Amino acid sequence: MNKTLRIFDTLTREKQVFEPIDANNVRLYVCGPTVYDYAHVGNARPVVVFDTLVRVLRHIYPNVTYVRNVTDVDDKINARAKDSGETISDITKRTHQAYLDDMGALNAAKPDIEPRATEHIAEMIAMCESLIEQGFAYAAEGHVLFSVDKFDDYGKLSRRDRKEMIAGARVEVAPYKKDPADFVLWKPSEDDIPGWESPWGRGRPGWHIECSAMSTRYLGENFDIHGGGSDLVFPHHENELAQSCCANQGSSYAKYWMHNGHLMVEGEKMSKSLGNFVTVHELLESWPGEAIRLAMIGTHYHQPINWTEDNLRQAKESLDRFYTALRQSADVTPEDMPVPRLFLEALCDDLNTPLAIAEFHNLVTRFNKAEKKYERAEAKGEILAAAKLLGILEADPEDWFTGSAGEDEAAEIDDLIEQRADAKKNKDFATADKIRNDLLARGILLEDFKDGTSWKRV
Ligand SMILES: Nc1ncnc2c1ncn2[C@@H]1O[C@H](COP(=O)(O)OP(=O)(O)OP(=O)(O)O)[C@@H](O)[C@H]1O
Ligand SMILES: [Zn+2]
Repeated sequence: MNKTLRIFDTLTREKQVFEPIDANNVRLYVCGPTVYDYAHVGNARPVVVFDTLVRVLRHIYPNVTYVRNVTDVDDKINARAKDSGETISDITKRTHQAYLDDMGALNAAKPDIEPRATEHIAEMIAMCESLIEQGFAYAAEGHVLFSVDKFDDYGKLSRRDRKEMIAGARVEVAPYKKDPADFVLWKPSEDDIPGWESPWGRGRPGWHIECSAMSTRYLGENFDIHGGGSDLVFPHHENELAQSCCANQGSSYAKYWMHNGHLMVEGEKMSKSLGNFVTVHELLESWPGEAIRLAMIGTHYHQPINWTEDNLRQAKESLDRFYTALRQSADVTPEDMPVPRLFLEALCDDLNTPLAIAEFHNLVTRFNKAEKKYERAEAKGEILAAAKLLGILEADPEDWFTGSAGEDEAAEIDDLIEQRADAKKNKDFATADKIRNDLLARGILLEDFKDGTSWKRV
């Protein structure tokens, strides 16, 4: 079967055939969260997109190393600690755990390595020193700055010209900068905020150097894919690329760059600073994580998503359909099946999840039409193999429909189902209908299958 993966590469602005540097160890780095608060659904988009990519990569290649950093030194964290009185380490530990819990609820697995910035300060200092030694950076007033003039390719990832880059840097030109476009690698820390001893005095790293230092540490000077949201292309990834290519001479850093489009609310990017966000944590109170995930991958990762409740409702309905099929096939042991061809081809074509989901619906239709036991077993096997790549159908089908019921309620409903079955047997259809309608009035729908009756909330 054709398992060629194609991905849209931001650097060349073209769809490329993915050819790993080492097919025995595919290496991927994705920029992770700054941990001081709950993640919003926009922040979850790169997590879900790259989790899906990793699932596809793991399907094709024997070994994948997925690194996602944790930014636990940042002025937003310092500000939060000052406002709330909670210690920095408590804030970062608590919010990082909440992040993992929330993303886990979206079936996004923990990456293989999650390096924390504060545990890699030595590597960052070493990279700054190397950049200074080679003439790509300079120290001034306790700062270390990268000299963008020294790197001819600066701007090649974001395709910006100098004027745009200066405007994009959005900073008052500090007196210690030789050139307004130069960016900070290291900065001094006042006594009351976190800082580390360095050749330039007590200070802390800039954000960009963090990812250059940690990706090199865990993935080497060259690795396969660097990912993140499209807002990171400039300046963050442009600067990472410059730092890494200059510090590690001869390296071209990431071979492919992948960026997800933004999740939008009424035409604007969902973001903390705009305040137009809803946290994953809040959403999970009303929606299953899989519905959030499916709603997200229902749009191709490159496109913006207009986030609406309607999207979520549709995703939930699709999942109800998928879980109904599984529920009705509790008696069928799935065959071990390969991932269906058309479904896999969709995912291999630059992660075309909307097409893959359409194919998935076709698999479920095929299953629903199958009559012979072996056909059903095969179709069920295909559904499960495909679901694994999308990261859905990880719940127990019974729990999916009835999970929110306590034991007492579940027992009561089972009892009523039995009474109804008895009534039907005795041709007492009035009683049977009354039981059904009373339950329906409580939002509980009975469904009769060949081998019995199940219920679900509606
Ligand atoms: N609306 C969004 N849609 C898709 N990805 C997003 C969105 N907002 C942030 N991201 C991604 O989430 C990750 C973390 O971003 P970051 O910590 O800068 O959050 P943020 O909400 O954008 O912050 P702010 O709102 O203050 O700009 C990055 O990979 C970023 O690209
Ligand atoms: Zn980064």
